[in-house]
Amino acid sequence: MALDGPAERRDEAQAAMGNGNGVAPPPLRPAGRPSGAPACADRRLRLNPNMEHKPQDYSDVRGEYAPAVYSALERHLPPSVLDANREIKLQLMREVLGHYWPHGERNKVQRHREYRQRILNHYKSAAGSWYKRAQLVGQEPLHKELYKMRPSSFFLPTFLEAIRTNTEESFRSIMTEPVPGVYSFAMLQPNFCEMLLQEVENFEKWVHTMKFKIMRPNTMNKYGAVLDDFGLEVMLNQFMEQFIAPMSTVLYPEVGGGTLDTHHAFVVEYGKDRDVELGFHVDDSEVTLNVCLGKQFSGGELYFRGIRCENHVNSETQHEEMFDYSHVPGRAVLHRGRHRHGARPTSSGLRINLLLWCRREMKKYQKDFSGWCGECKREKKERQIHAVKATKLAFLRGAGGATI
Ligand SMILES: O=C(O)CCC(=O)C(=O)O
Ligand SMILES: [Fe+2]
Repeated sequence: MALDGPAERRDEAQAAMGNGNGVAPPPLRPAGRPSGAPACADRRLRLNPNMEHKPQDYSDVRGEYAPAVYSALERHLPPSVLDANREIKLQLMREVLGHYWPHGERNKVQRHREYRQRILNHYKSAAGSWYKRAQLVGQEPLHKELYKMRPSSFFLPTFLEAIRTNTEESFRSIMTEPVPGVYSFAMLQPNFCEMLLQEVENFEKWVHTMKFKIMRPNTMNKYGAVLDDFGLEVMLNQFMEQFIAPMSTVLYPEVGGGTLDTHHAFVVEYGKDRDVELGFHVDDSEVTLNVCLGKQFSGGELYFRGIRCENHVNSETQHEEMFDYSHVPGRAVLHRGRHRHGARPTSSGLRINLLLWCRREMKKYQKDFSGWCGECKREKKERQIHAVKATKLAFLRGAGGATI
């Protein structure tokens, strides 16, 4: 019953901002000495972290790794470097982490970083310190209020109340769960959706005027934009940490829903002169939030086909795993990245959705998938049934033998 062809893995188009799923990092290697670092005999990382050491704050460090990675790695630095200044430690850690990437990947990340910086230098976010510097050449964001988290103007009161209460019961009270692991709930204020749509349009017009080549959100879309690229990254990180993580902590603990630390945020655009549909795929995320922003459209339903690990990504769909969802503006769908899905053709109008791929950069490579992969679970059940049958048979044979 696998009706949809092989499920593609949906990646970011231009740059993987961290280790891709399932790629085990090479072991830590000693790094070369950063210029200006104190000369010391032993420059090797400590195998065991120094838990008494309080790492510095790296929350302002943007780019290839999440700030949490630097804080964790600092505890592994050689004792002689621990008290060096922050820049020296940061430089050393960047060199260490540099060994983790294949060369091509590093170039891609570098190119993406330059691309984002070029945009940020011109398209001025209300929150940036480069705001004044760029005033003459750039374009104002249309809605500066979007660049700072303002919960009461972004979210519906029902949603905010559930998050404030912060219990599984309060989350479930505003949600439906039509198939296991897919949740739907009313989330965003209509005015926020409208403002975000206008901001994206403003950004795209500006890109067009500047004749910039825009990087699309990922490998499967020709339209849409990465929100993190034009100044919304900080706000969207708070969006994830304060408003998605509380839910994913209780709903998806087995895929690291409690330790999300990076995100990739973008909008996708479907309709005439845009993308039409989206093929069968899994996301490059632990947890995905998908919210329809508008406008008016027909079609574009999401279809779900069960959760699968890497080994079973193309295995058959069971009947009870099939589910179709019709988008409603302001309403969110929350699912695991590994929940196979696609989007049917948007047959008229224009549909724009906000996607937040939430990830765990500090991923522990999970070997036991049997807890969440639908096919692993089915195989395990089959093995158990088989074992029970074999035991019964052996018992009956034994009993039969005794009566003869
Ligand atoms: O169009 C949609 O709603 C689905 C989008 C999606 O699954 C994705 O961007 O990964
Ligand atoms: Fe997706």
